[in-house]
Amino acid sequence: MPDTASPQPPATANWPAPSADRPVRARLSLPGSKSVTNRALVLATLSETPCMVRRPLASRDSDLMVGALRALGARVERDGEDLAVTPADLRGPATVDVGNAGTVMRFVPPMAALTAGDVRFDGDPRSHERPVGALLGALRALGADIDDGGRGALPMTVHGTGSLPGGGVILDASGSSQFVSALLLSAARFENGLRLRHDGPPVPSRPHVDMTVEMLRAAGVDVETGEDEWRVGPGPIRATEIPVEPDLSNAAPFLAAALVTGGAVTVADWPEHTTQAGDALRSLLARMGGEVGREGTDLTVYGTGKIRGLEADLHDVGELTPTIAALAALADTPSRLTGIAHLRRHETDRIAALAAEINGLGGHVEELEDGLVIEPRRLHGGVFRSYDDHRMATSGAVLGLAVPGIEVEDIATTRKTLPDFPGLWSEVLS
Ligand SMILES: O=C(O)C1=C[C@@H](OP(=O)(O)O)[C@@H](O)[C@H](O)C1
Ligand SMILES: C=C(OP(=O)(O)O)C(=O)O
Repeated sequence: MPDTASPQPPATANWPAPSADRPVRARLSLPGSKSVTNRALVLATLSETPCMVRRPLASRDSDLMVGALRALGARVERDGEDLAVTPADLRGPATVDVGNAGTVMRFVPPMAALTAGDVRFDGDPRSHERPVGALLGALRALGADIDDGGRGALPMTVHGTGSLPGGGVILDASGSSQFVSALLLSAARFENGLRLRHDGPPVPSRPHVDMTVEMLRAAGVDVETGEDEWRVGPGPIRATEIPVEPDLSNAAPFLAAALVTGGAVTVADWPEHTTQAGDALRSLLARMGGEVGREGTDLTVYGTGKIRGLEADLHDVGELTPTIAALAALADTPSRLTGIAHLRRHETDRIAALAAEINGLGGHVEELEDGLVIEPRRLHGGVFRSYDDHRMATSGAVLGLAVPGIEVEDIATTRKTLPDFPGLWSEVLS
C-alpha cells in the first residue's frame, strides 16, 4: 500500500510547538478512524464477498493491519481513496509485525488460529509489555494452539490449523476492551460460534465494544449482547461495503485549540450517530467551558475564553485523556480524572507520562492509581517527551498553544493514527 505520509521531521528532532497569538478559527476534515478502519479490514478479510472499505485511514496502525492481513494471504488493493479486499484462503507460515498497534496485536491472533499454518507475532519493544495474556488464554480454551513461551505476551506463534472449534469461554477483559472485540470479530467463523462472558473488574472503553457489535451486525453476523455477555452465531460474514467515519478521537487536540485560544474549530462530517469514543468530546468540552454547535454535519466547538477544571470518570473514553489533561493543566480550577488505570498499559504508561511531562513544565499533577489530579499552575517552556505515544505528542501541542517555548519530542510518532499531524496543525493555526 502506498505510504501516504507527507515528509516528517526525523524522529530525533524536537518539534517547536506553535503558540497561538490569536483565537484559532478553522474548519477541518479529519482522516478516517483507526478503530473503524482496522475493524473494517478484519471483517472484509473474513467476508465471503468482496468488500470495499471506503475512505480508510492511511497511517501507521492501518498500514500494519493491511500488512498483517496480506501476510495471512488476504488480497488488499488500493482503489482511489478506498481499499478493495477480495476473499482468499488464509494461510501460513507468516510473520506479523504488530508495531505498537493494540488493534493488530489483539484482532489478528484469532484470525491466525483460523489460518492453516504457523503465524508469528512480534512488534515494537512496547508490544512485549502490552496485555494479551487473557486473550491468549481464551483462545486456547476455544481450541487454539499458541506458543508464547509461557510469558502471556508477545512475541508468540499461533499454530493455526485452518479452523477453530469455538464455543463457550469466560475472560477477564478489564485490561483491554480489545480482548472482547478481538474474539467477537472472528467468532462467526468459529465452528460453534462464541459464547463469551467477562468476569472481572469493569471492561474499559465500552463504546469500542459497541462499535464491534454494530459493525458485525452490519456485516450480517448474528450477535446477541447482555451486560457482560456476548453470543455470536456461526455463519458467513457478508461485508460488501464499509464506510469509515472521520477519527473523532483525533478531533480532540483540534477542538481543544478552540478552548485554549477562545476561538472556534469546526470538524466536518461529524456523524449523527456513532459508537466512537470521541463523540464524548461534545459533552466533555462543554463541561470544560466550551460551547458546542452543530450545523448539518459540521460540529463546532467555540471557546469562551475560560477553561473550567473537570471531575470525570474517563473509563469509557480513556483515549481522550491526554487532551483533556492538557486542557485541565490550563484551566482555572482543579481537575480529577479517574477510572483510567488501564491507560498504564497503553502506548506508554499515560498516567505517569502525563504527570511527569506537565510537572516538567512547572505544573502540579498528582498521580492516582487510576487517574490524575491536576492543579493548574503557570507553565513554562521546555521539552515535552512523547514516549513514542501519538496522544502524548498531541497533548504537548495543545499545551504549546498557550505556553511559549514548548518543544515536543518525536512529533512523527503521531503517524500512528494521523498521516500528517504537524501539517494539519499548522493549517488550523494559519
Ligand atoms: O478497539 C479499539 O479500536 C480501541 C479500544 C480501546 O482500547 P482499550 O480498551 O485497551 O483502552 C482504545 O483505547 C483504543 O485506542 C482503540
Ligand atoms: C490506546 C490506543 O491505541 P491502541 O489501538 O494501540 O490500543 C490509542 O490510540 O489511544
